[in-house]
Amino acid sequence: MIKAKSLSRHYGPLVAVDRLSFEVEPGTILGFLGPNGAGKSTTMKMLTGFLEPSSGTAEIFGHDIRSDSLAARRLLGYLPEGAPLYGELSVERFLRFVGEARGFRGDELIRRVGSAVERLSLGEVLGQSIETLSKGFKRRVGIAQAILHDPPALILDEPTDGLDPNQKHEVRQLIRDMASERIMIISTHILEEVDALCTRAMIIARGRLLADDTPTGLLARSRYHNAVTLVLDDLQAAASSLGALQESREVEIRRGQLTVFPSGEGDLFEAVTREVRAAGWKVSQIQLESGRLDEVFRTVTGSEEAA
Ligand SMILES: Nc1ncnc2c1ncn2[C@@H]1O[C@H](COP(=O)(O)OP(=O)(O)OP(=O)(O)O)[C@@H](O)[C@H]1O
Repeated sequence: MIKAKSLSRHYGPLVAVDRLSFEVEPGTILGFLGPNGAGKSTTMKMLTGFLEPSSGTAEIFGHDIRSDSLAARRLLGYLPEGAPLYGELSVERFLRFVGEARGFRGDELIRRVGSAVERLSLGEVLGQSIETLSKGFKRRVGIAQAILHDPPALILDEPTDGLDPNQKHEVRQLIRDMASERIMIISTHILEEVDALCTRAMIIARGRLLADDTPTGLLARSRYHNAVTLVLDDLQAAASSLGALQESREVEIRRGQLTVFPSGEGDLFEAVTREVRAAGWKVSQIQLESGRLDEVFRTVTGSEEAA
């Protein structure tokens, strides 16, 4: 497992990462969420041995990143933010170079490169120089170099950033495929990514850990959790009669939608649909909400007490 123990990094007076402690087990896709400058990349650079912690440490499957750095790094694959690669090299040359740096030679090297190429569908661009590739292909090359040595833990810094929707979908599918039995840590500020991909999410801001939960657990913190949202013809009339239900705590009208929040008594959805039928309003949409991650994110990152 990966264990961060009070991991901190200062840049002069700035505390970029502030005593982060967490543990991650194999089989987890951990989403590292936070606003710009939260400390996500700094944390990933420390875990992967690219940056010395100012204090604290971490263990990668029992190997300390400070005292046993080489052994720790052997067990990790890392996709840095923006995937800086040697642009003038062809994809094949670059992957061979990385493979050699990882200590592979001869048939083993050919096998490793071949299998990463196949996994990331890089066959058609093997001879092309990296700088001439599309963003999506560059990212795939970045992931290929991270998995070349088949590490049990992968740390991917904003793997889908800047990709078009199709490429995002592809990279997410790749991450899912690689996740079983591995530890995957991905940083993102795309909330839908956490919902679509992650089994666990940590929200950090100003270097501090503010929430650590499953996506479902985070959604349950939303004030919209179990609320009922409707789009209907007579918003005001519906707001006042639905607001009077004992199953409702309050109502809100926003952007042409009416949301009814549960009081905790009875079944709100059933009560609302009963009322809709009785009143004969014309409803074009009705939805029982699981919660809104963007609202949880804003609440958590806006107030440090939210942890
Ligand atoms: N080399 C550096 N020197 C000084 N300050 C730095 C350096 N690297 C990062 N920082 C600062 O540390 C803080 C954390 O940065 P970091 O890149 O880890 O955040 P992040 O969560 O990855 O942000 P983003 O989502 O924008 O990539 C920021 O305030 C950043 O400006």
